[in-house]
Amino acid sequence: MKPDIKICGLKTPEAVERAVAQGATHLGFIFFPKSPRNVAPEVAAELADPVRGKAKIVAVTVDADDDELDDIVHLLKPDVLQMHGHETPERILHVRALYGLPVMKAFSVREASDLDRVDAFIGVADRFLFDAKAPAGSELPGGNGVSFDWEIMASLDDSVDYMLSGGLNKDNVGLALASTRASGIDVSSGVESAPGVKDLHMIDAFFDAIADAGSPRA
Ligand SMILES: O=C(O)c1ccccc1N[C@@H]1O[C@H](COP(=O)(O)O)[C@@H](O)[C@H]1O
Repeated sequence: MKPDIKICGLKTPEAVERAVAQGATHLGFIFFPKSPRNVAPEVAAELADPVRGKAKIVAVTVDADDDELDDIVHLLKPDVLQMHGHETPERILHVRALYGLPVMKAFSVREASDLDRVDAFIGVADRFLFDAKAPAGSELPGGNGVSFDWEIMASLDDSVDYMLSGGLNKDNVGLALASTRASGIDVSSGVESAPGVKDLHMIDAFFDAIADAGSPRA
């Protein structure tokens, strides 16, 4: 089965076009002011509009309140809300009911016990995303370009549909797909030449690596 491929932290039309041309199934826009990938909802909408329907538009938020989500949802009109903070199951149920949009809940993983929190979100979140825990001193909950031990994912309940992220790049994405049952992968720093600067050749190389690993493009 082809994995979903999410290119996250897009800020330019060129990178959006290249991701879609290469077969990205999901395009992520970051709404977190401390991130070098942060964009205003109006800017994200301009970037997303030309490719709407070709890939799912994902709004990445971190502990956003209703006012912030209202702006993002009304201006960007995302297909999916990614919640990458400390959102509770109750908060996710509230957001799903408010907007009628699927929610992908992100979890930070360093050790097996980090998966203990997942159970409370089964039947609540529409999809799960497992990312590495932020390194000490980082102000970002994601987008740090660090991986975690993927063997931990073997202990996850089989019913949980998830995307894998954290430090993926052209050199390790094949192994990531082969060694987990992730139905999708998510990359940000691994296709950047500098924080927040997507590199079109690195996007190409990432998709080439997925194809070489035996997972054809979407
Ligand atoms: O990318 C960011 O800056 C970011 C900021 C706040 C929350 C999430 C963010 N990105 C997410 O981080 C992972 C992967 O990042 P990387 O490939 O290790 O750089 C991915 O889930 C992004 O959606």
